[in-house]
Amino acid sequence: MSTTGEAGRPRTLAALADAFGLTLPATSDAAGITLTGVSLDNRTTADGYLFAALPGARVHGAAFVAPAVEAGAVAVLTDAAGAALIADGAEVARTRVPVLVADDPRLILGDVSAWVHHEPAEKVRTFGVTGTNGKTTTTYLLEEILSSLGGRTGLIGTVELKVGPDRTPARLTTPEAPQLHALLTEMVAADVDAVIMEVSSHALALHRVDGVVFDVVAFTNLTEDHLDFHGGIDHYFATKASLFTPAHARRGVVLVDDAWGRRLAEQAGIDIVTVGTGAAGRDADWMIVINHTAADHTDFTITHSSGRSLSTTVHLPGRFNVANAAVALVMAIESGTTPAELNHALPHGLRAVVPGRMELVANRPRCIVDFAHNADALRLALAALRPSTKGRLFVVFGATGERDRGKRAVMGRVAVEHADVVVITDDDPHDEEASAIRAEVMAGALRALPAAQRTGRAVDLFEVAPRRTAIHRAIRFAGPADTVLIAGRGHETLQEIAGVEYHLDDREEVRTAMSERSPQRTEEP
Ligand SMILES: CC(=O)N[C@H]1[C@@H](OP(=O)(O)OP(=O)(O)OC[C@H]2O[C@@H](n3ccc(=O)[nH]c3=O)[C@H](O)[C@@H]2O)O[C@H](CO)[C@@H](O)[C@@H]1O[C@H](C)C(=O)N[C@@H](C)C(=O)N[C@H](CCC(=O)O)C(=O)O
Ligand SMILES: Nc1ncnc2c1ncn2[C@@H]1O[C@H](COP(=O)(O)OP(=O)(O)OP(=O)(O)O)[C@@H](O)[C@H]1O
Repeated sequence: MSTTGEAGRPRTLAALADAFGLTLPATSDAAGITLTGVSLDNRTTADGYLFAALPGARVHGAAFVAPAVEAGAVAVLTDAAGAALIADGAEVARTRVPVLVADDPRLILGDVSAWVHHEPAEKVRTFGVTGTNGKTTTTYLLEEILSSLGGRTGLIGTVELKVGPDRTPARLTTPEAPQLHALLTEMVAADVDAVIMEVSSHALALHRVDGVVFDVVAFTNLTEDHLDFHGGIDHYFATKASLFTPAHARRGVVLVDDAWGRRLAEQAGIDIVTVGTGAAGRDADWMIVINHTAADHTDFTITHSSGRSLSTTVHLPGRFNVANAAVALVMAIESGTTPAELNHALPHGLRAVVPGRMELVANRPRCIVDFAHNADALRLALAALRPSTKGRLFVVFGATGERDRGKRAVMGRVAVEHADVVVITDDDPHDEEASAIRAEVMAGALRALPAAQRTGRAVDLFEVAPRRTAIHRAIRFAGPADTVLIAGRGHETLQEIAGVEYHLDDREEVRTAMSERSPQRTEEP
């Protein structure tokens, strides 16, 4: 990846050491070395790169210095432990490239990457969205808004990386800093003028977005998720909140529909505007009022405390998508657009299709594929579909292996509380025994069953594996007036079982099952 851009000269290693207070090894002829990029993985290292050898959960990156040098690395940035490993082991690498040592290289990696690439984030408008749920959807809606205003947009998130018309599937929600700054450089070169990205809490904790000061950031909500990584909800919240500080952002938009949003609004370290629905909207800067809800769209108005307002439509089911749309609209307004301009640019409202997010894949029965993979998202997705479901509401879902065990039983309970036919199946078991995960989800479902029955609701509960079979059976069993929600995997196309990845695309399975479905036949899953 070229890094010179219009800013001109490549950065030298000597200047890097000077800028970041690092010591160049006296013996190396480092002064003449120029840098073309940065990488923290030998598999993404190219000619002229600085290889950041970081300590990891599984292995120290210093173990990969030799292959990184083979791939073209001209210098290494590491910590003391990494330097010791390099001195002990990779003799070839040690003698061929200079090694710079920092106390905690991850803490400077974002700024180093930005510096090597001539601060690309300063050359575009940057928008960042954080929150447990709604990041992907909000970024797609904001992308639609900014492009309809004439902007040339770039998108970085869970589903894909988009630079103009070019799309690449994403590996992480938020890329590591070296890749992020390289991508921003590519976007600047492609004349992108607005970059919209998802900022995960992992990214904030791991300093992946360091070196970017976003023009506008937004917070959607916080619910229990990723607690295995964060250790507890307070740490999870504090990590999200760190985006709302001058080191990361200039202005913020905070959805105050939950208590975490209200807490963030009180403690944000930057200028923010708040957005709220119903009672939460009365004290907010922008109040959301829903005017009309249909199966596939909602008409709503956002009104500022000054009286300015905007009425539009979001063509995605679910009230939470109104909140996502409102956040995206207010982010655009915070970046200098007016409600009148937005009205003019969006004559038919917001029509973005978000891959695997409340995506309508078939009708009769209506089949929706959604990424809901925690209890709260599952509850909201089912609640969103209930009013427009004339028949029974089915849900096919599982829980991921190796993380957040606590949410499994809660997802089982939520499914029983909100659906009429519950089909528990596999998600991504990873290296865990799939049947054991299903059993934990089932235990939560079974515990909730008596309460559902006491209210007179008949809930059919099934365990079906593998996932493909579960989707096919649910669709065969459903009647034309029923709705089948296939939750948890959204746009994903690979399922990992015991270390092996298999192709599995829920949307594809729905289409196949629909084509095989006999209109008269219904049978039990
Ligand atoms: C917890 C976490 O985020 N871990 C990330 C971290 O792993 P690690 O430091 O433990 O890496 P490691 O495997 O021990 O390797 C150590 C070092 O050696 C390097 N290496 C390793 C192997 C090799 O062959 N060559 C090589 O150079 C690695 O790049 C790394 O720098 O650094 C790796 C290198 O960038 C990441 O790939 C890895 O993300 C893993 C894949 C991951 O799954 N992260 C998820 C949890 C994540 O970040 N998710 C959030 C979204 C969450 C959500 O909202 O759903 C995201 O933003 O994507
Ligand atoms: N504002 C919201 N509040 C609650 N749930 C939401 C909201 N927006 C979307 N959801 C639900 O969460 C699921 C994931 O949505 P989306 O992909 O937009 O969020 P995300 O934050 O990007 O998630 P992830 O980080 O896991 O990729 C959706 O499929 C939907 O079920």
